[in-house]
Amino acid sequence: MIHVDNITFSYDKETVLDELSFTELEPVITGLWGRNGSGKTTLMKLLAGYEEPEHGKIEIQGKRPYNNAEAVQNVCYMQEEHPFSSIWNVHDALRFGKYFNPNWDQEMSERLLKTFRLDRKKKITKLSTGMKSALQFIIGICSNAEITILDEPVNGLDAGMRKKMYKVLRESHEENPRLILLTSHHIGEIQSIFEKIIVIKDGNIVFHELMDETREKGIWLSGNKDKLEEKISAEKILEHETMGSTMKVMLDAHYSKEWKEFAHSNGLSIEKAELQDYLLNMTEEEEEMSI
Ligand SMILES: Nc1ncnc2c1ncn2[C@@H]1O[C@H](COP(=O)(O)OP(=O)(O)OP(=O)(O)O)[C@@H](O)[C@H]1O
Repeated sequence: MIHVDNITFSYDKETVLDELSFTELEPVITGLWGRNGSGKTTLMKLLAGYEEPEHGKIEIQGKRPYNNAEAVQNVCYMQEEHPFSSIWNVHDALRFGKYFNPNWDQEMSERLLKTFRLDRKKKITKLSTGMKSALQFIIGICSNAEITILDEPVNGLDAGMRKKMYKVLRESHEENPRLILLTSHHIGEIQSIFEKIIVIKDGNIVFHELMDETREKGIWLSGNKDKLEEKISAEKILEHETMGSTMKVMLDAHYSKEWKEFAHSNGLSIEKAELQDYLLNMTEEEEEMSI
């Protein structure tokens, strides 16, 4: 489906993507996660054929997407602030969705307008941030495109609307499995719908793996500082706190039976780190991580 081979991309002289590679051949919901400015939107633009890599190669269903209508006919990319015409209303935007997407699901678009309480006649410039996100999401999900790319689809949506969106995403994907690549800063709640995750840092991929794998990563160990330091000297420490003679460290390790037994036998306490904290630490600048 998607092959990205060693691509580099810069704006002016600033390198934003640096020899980045990944391949995704399965029709899975994949989260693209990274800090602000890490290059997520730039990568999505390249995948959708809006920009061309300086070096390296992108192939979507075996074809290069840049300036290639045939290659992107089965790609639907909804940007965070999608540039709709300023004179359009909601109805016009849906007609645009239908026109450009051969697998468009009209019945679902009608239904979702009601779910997200969108008025067809309302001008897009008059929509709130959340309502505009909902409209973009409706177009993205109803496109049924083999590769659907959604940049921050939950931006501005309240908790109730976000919950509805996750349900629609899950059900639609179950009915019609396709590659849905999406970004969100609400990683704690949205991760439950991801089957895979790509984590990007400074324009490169930190890891691309099954979400079930990522969910097991990151452990907190705490106990006597001297004992703990001695026991974990060979481990990758992501975060640490010291309170008197007690120390607490987050390790880049799995919350495994082995680690639980290790903690037990050394009089240490162990707990699973929150996913968001683990990812934040994995994308932290190096000098901030060392003890
Ligand atoms: N059109 C542009 N011209 C110049 N620099 C740009 C442009 N678009 C993005 N950048 C820069 O490229 C880098 C990556 O931006 P990008 O939008 O891809 O990041 P992002 O991961 O999507 O960030 P965010 O989470 O904040 O949306 C940033 O340093 C940004 O300032």
